[in-house]
Amino acid sequence: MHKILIGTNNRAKTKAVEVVAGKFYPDAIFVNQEVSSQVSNQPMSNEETRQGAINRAKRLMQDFDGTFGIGLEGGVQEISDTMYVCNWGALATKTGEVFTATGAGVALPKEIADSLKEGAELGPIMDVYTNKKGIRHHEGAIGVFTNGFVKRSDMFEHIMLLLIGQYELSLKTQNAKLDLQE
Ligand SMILES: O=P(O)(O)OP(=O)(O)OP(=O)(O)OC[C@H]1O[C@@H](n2cnc3c(O)ncnc32)[C@H](O)[C@@H]1O
Ligand SMILES: [Mg+2]
Repeated sequence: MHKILIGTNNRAKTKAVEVVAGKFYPDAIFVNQEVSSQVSNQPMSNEETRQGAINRAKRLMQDFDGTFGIGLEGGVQEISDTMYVCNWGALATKTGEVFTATGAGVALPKEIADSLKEGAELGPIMDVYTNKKGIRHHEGAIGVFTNGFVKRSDMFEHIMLLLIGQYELSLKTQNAKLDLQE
């Protein structure tokens, strides 16, 4: 049986983990544990966002018991005067392995980029921009700026496939090595 630790209570992230992991491991149980990312509340680079995902996943495996821990982190990064959302995921195992993957990015309007540079967080900015509450739990900025075509949970689902794919491949490789030794 798989016990899968999720390092957040965010609903878009949780949905993505449950949908994808639930497909591969129908008997899985999911446990949400809010853990610190140990990076800024609003990561401003690919590096920082990736580190936040890794920190969450590792922290889960240090503090709790599970088959693996999933850290998902959202951030932004500026490339040639355009601010993009960036997203990372990490899967940490009991044995200390950490798999990482990045997700889709989409450009943000200049006024949002300016607010971010002034120190505001994307979550609250998006709520003001859309006049809705909790966008970060639902379609997210990526949904708002893609006409709803790719929602935040869809994007994290893709990251989850990338993570579980790498994890399953590593298990296969380990099993193949064991077979050779026998
Ligand atoms: O509870 P946690 O897991 O921390 O979930 P979160 O929504 O705060 O997500 P992150 O910490 O990973 O993201 C960092 C910040 O960027 C915001 N953010 C990132 N991607 C977003 C998106 O697609 N839509 C709205 N806000 C987003 C988010 O609300 C935070 O203010
Ligand atoms: Mg957060």
